[in-house]
Amino acid sequence: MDNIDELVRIFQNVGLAEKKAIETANNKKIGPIFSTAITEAGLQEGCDKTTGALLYFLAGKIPKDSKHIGYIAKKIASKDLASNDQVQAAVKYVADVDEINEAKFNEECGVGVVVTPEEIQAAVKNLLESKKDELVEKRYTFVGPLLANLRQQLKWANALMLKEELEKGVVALIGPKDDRDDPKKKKAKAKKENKKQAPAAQKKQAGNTSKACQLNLDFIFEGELSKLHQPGGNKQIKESLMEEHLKATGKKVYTRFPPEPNGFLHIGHAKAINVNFGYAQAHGGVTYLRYDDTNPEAEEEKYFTSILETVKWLGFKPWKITYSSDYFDQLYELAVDLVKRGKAYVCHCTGEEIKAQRGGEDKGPRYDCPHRDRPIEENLQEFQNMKDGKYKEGEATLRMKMDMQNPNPQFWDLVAYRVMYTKHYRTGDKWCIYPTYDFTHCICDSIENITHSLCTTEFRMSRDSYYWLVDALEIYKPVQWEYGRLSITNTILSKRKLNKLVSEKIVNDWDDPRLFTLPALRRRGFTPEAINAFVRDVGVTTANTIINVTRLENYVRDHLNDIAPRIMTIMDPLKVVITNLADDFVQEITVPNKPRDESMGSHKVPFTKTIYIDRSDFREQDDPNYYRLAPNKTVGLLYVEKPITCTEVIKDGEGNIVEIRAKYEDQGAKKPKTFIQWVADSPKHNSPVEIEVREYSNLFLHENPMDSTAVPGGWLSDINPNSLTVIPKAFAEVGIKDCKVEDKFQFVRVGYFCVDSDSKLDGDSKKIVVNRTVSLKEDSGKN
Ligand SMILES: Nc1ncnc2c1ncn2[C@@H]1O[C@H](COP(=O)(O)OP(=O)(O)OP(=O)(O)O)[C@@H](O)[C@H]1O
Ligand SMILES: NC(=O)CC[C@H](N)C(=O)O
Repeated sequence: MDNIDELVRIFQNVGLAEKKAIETANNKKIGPIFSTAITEAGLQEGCDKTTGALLYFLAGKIPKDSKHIGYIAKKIASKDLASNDQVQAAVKYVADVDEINEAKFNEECGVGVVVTPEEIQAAVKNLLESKKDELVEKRYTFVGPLLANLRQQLKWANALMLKEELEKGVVALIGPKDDRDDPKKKKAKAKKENKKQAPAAQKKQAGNTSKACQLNLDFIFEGELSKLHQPGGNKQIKESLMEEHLKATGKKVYTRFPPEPNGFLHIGHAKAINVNFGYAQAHGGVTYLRYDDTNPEAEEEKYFTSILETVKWLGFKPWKITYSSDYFDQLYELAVDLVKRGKAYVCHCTGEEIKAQRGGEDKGPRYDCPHRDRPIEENLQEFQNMKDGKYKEGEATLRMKMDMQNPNPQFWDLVAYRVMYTKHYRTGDKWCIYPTYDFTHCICDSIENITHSLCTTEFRMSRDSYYWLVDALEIYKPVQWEYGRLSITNTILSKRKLNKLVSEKIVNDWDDPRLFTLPALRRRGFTPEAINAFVRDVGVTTANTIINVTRLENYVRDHLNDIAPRIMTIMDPLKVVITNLADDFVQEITVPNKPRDESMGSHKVPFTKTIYIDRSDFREQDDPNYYRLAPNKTVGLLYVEKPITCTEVIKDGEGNIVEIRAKYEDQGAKKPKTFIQWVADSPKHNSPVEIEVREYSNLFLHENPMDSTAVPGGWLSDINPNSLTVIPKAFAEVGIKDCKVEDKFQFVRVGYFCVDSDSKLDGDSKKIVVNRTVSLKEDSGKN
């Protein structure tokens, strides 16, 4: 007890508040280290708060059995180490050495390096000058990357001073923060403006400047992702490895996006792409696109092509495009090296036997493979035999001598090479042995000098084997960090399952718009901006996230609201003859491409005696709350000067309404309560344009088709039989006639649509097919 009281007293002397001092004195981990540090620094009777805080920081960072605690504590007391960054560097330095070399220590920790306020000012000025345009465009979202850049340039500068100077410069250039810099306010404003929009687009509208889906890199500077190491901060088995690495990279961040070319990319990959490219971009680094092509059985050319096209479509440009297979020779040499080091052996167990050796909770204890202790020479010969085709598939594998005692199920004697007589898309028949993911991935990362190997959490358990292998080979060791997979409700994303949907013809192909592959979303009309903004806003944490599909739809709806020209279409046509107009009456009507935004322009449509309206906009039984067309009722036609009033309903022999007769209220009538869309029936003016409309709903009935409680029959039993509705003959106004594939429109009062690649847009037998991207959230024109 006395001892604790004494510790509390000392801790308070160096600046800890009483509560914190008591807490620390009782903390078995930090308490003793903190006490040692204070004693070694000779500061039991007190010091200034900054020194105390640095000692406390040291206590939280250094292992308790380090013999260098005193050395660093003294350096803190003498003010040689004056910032957390310096203490952190010191902890890192001493972790790697037995004896401290003072000169080297000082160099590594920036001892004596004084960064003057003038130097800081100059660096900020230069940076702002060179990045001015980007800053003006991205505003305050760009401050994070700028600060990261400065901190890399002036590693030992006072961080606070750096930040303050930068902020001063930013305000001088772009002014203080305003609504544009507050995402919540920006969204709220956009919402308010949408609400204000009149039910019919008839009203005069002011300019709309809101831009949905503006991208920023904030997500990189939030949460765990913001805490990853800086280049040079990852410990190596040999110091020279880091020196070579930094020389090769120029201290830049290197990341990679490594898809297996066994299918099309999906929305989950959009997250991976944004994380990897975004992380590098935010830190001034570069990103590889690396095809992870070690499984020739599943790989096809169309996948390679589609992956690159998709990455580019999303707006990312790989620094270099590589293939794991580029390194097959090197990988093989390293495998031989591993055997020579006594760390790999050739095994002849069957797959089943190998699995059994791993053991596991319900599978019994782990046990060694009988081939584990073969002599090195024999292993070398056998590996050569594998390579020379002397074994059939399944008869031999090369296994790494990892750890048969470790409880980690992904860290044991993993297979490095297997025999496979499959022609490789790139290397042809050259190899009959192929390296596994566990052998390949970390080595390729190492060869490419990747600083941050970012992947999803199912690889968390593979970290041990990743680090083991590069250390065993004494090659540069990147850092692996994992984030949660992204999933979307009412769909599945795994490429293997997508493949099944395609091969069983449940969907038409990988780009069937009901899927959430990126080519499918593209075809359906989703924009890269909306997809990128969505995955960034979802954020990057270690938790797997299942996001409701409606959230993704809201992003695309917002974006299309900004960019899609409006045209009028009729899904279920009902003919209206306006009896008081002449047979040859025609008036050119101007339709704004986007109400309230003149910059989007307008187009012209003919208004004639016969028009079509949507059957759903007419009701024979009127009621006082109904404002569209009904017998003797008046309704406005969008963009037409005067409204029409229904005067007669014509039916066929079976009582179906086939035509409406109406009167054009050119002599002035009461103002209509609502306006409906219409399309002229005038072959002379090429109106209407016939279109095929495809509407989609969820492909799976349940939110999580993989949930065996909700879906006991398995995910394939959960297919929604009504996921596709085709309207073979809808009518559009002439504004659509020159469309191209992928053009996007808002069909006024209906939804957002995109021209599909099944359309035939040239030649005589022209056919326009459109996909409904999303419906309009609110059918604000109705009622
Ligand atoms: N749903 C997802 N969310 C986030 N990242 C993902 C998702 N799926 C794959 N990734 C990441 O994308 C990168 C490329 O993955 P790869 O194409 O090899 O996918 P995969 O894991 O085999 O995908 P799938 O299981 O869907 O077939 C990897 O780093 C992987 O971790
Ligand atoms: N580490 C990773 O990113 C894994 C990528 C690898 N292509 C896979 O199998 O998913």
